[in-house]
Amino acid sequence: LTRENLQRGIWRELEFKEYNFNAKGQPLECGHLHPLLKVRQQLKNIFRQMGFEEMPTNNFVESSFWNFDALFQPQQHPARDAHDTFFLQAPSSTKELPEDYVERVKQVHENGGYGSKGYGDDWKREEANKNLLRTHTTAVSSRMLYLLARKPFAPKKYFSIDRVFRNDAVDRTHLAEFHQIEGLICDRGLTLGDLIGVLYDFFSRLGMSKLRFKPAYNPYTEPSMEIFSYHEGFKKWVEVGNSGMFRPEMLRPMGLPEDVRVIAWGHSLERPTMILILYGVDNIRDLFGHKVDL
Ligand SMILES: COC[C@@H]1[C@H](c2ccc(C#Cc3ccccc3)cc2)[C@@H]2CN(C(=O)Nc3ccc(OC4CC4)cc3)C[C@@H](O)[C@@H](O)CN12
Repeated sequence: LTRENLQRGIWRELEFKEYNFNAKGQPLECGHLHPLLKVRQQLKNIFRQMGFEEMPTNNFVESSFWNFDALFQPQQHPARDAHDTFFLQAPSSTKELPEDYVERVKQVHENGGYGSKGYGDDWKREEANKNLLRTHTTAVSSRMLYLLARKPFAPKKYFSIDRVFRNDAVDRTHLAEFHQIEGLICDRGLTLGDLIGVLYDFFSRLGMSKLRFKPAYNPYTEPSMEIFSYHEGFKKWVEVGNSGMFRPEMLRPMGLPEDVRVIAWGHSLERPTMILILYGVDNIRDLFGHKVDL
């Protein structure tokens, strides 16, 4: 069947086999889950085995209110600057916020309360209205805890794994976005010991049973701890995440009962993926770029 013969219409004399519509397609002999999605599935399984429910993270756009103010993060905090945060031009501001709750957040920022002195700054509503690309999935945690506070109290374990956006300088090891993992437990009378215990349980399921904790600072947790794990492969301690207890200035304005505590921790997906699966990839762009052969 040459091109010339075909053009001359020789195919009219040929006999073609009947189409067999029941034929199976050719088996695909290759195909890989993207490494990040593979590790994401592993982490989801671990959280589910530990009784955690997944939070709805299907909104990359968030208001500064839920991303910062509800977390008692001061409006002058450098992380809220356009150097670190992607603000939206359109729609530049959010319309609907729960007004009574916003009022309590304004109060706790300006005058404190619940034993706190507050920041004594004049808190601006237009600042809280600014839309942005969420800088952490802790914004989703604040939304979920607020919803929890509006029902008769029941303990909850939540987790989130999704993309977050930072206006960082992009280089070999930093992208403007990464996947954040966050776990939280909300219950009466939880202590730092419970947080340490759940971190041992969680990280041991990732093969990291030797942990160390270092005091740290987050605007929305007190106390806070950086988490380190001894990596047998590298024969050294690696930072594997951050954690803490959400502050009363965050939880009480939501309306959670006074004896309710929330312990939480977070880490990224890219770092464990680089270490767990690819064990040597040193350029994060290999994960987001072309397919990587496992
Ligand atoms: C802007 O960068 C932040 C990101 C990211 C991170 C850090 C903190 C949180 C958090 C939090 C938090 C704290 C309190 C309450 C709620 C959430 C989330 C992500 C990782 C957190 N880190 C990180 O993931 N490291 C890591 C995690 C797992 C791991 O597993 C391997 C199998 C052995 C290895 C390494 C630590 C560093 O990579 C750090 O340099 C980079 N961090």
